[in-house]
Amino acid sequence: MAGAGKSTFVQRINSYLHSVDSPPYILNLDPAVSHVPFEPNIDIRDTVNYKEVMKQYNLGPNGGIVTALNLFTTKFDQVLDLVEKRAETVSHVILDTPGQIEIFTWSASGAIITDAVAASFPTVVAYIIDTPRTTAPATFMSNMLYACSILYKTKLPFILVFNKTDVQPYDFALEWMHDFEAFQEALATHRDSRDSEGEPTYMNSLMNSMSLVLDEFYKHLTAVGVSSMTGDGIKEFFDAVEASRGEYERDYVPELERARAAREQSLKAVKEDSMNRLMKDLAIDRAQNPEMAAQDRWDPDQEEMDEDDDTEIGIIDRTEGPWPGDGRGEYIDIMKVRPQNARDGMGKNWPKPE
Ligand SMILES: Nc1nc2c(ncn2[C@@H]2O[C@H](COP(=O)(O)OP(=O)(O)OP(=O)(O)O)[C@@H](O)[C@H]2O)c(=O)[nH]1
Repeated sequence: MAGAGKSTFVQRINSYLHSVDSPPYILNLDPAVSHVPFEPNIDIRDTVNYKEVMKQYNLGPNGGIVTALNLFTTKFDQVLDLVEKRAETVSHVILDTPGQIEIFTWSASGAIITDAVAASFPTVVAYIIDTPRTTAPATFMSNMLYACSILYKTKLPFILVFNKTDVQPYDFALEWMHDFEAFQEALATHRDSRDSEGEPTYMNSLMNSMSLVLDEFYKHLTAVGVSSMTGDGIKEFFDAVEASRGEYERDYVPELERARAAREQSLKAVKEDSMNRLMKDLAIDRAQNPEMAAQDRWDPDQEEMDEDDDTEIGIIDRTEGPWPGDGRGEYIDIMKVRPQNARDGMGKNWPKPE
């Protein structure tokens, strides 16, 4: 939720973890953010120049963020390597995502990043809610539907973080989540709930029915109230994170293993099928054209010529050493890395999007 206080929240949990002598490892995945109130260990902005991406691909702000994220995702194995190197000494890794949640949740790169992280480490999603701006039943419900879509997409342990409780306590939200009738009553009494003839509006009836569906969803998540401004509730947030670790191991890992085994099985079947068909076609081809078949031999010299000479571009761990130029990282200005004779107009390592 844009403006919900996501960056302030990350800063707050960052300082809390520092105060208990357990500094986190932070990744900023928002290429468009102009200022972050914390020092990330890995920052997407060091790797992809969002403004140049917009210019190069002729994109608007949202398209620019998605494309920058896609480019960064092609290097995400390097990011995971850096995080894994720190896994022994760091107890928490924080990923701050772009503010427009649909960009991260519903983009291919968002899913790749989430799946890659969740396959390697116990992972929990924290969904930050602007509590003062969620007191109207319709806004509350649309927020819950968003959260619900993310929960079902990621299938990860999920914490609803009601932020800004210094301005607005979150007990109304807890009540609506636990008492279905209380929410319906709030819906019925809220202004705009009835049309000019005193009948419930279409929107009101729709929300009434949907609140039944959400009742099931509430069972699968934890809610905490925090103030990123004062630090209130942050300890309770970390208690919820700890509890989610157990949930991850109990529910997510077996599901992950099952999905992985099923994927491998179906991939193996597809590979075997294609290989059988290829061998059959090849045998027919060779029988029909013995002269061509005799010339069609593996040439070791050719293989040497074809070897890939792409230079690897490194992801930067800001905390590992001075930057740039120490050999560990390189700022990628996609304008400058364009090869002299590039026909596709893009940098040497970046794939061109569809
Ligand atoms: N009173 C109060 N204000 C808060 C709290 N958390 C954040 N804010 C304020 O809310 C505003 C938005 O905070 P940000 O952290 O920039 O929000 P964001 O979600 O990162 O914003 P985007 O980058 O637009 O997505 C700022 O003015 C913060 O000072 C809080 O707990 N209490």
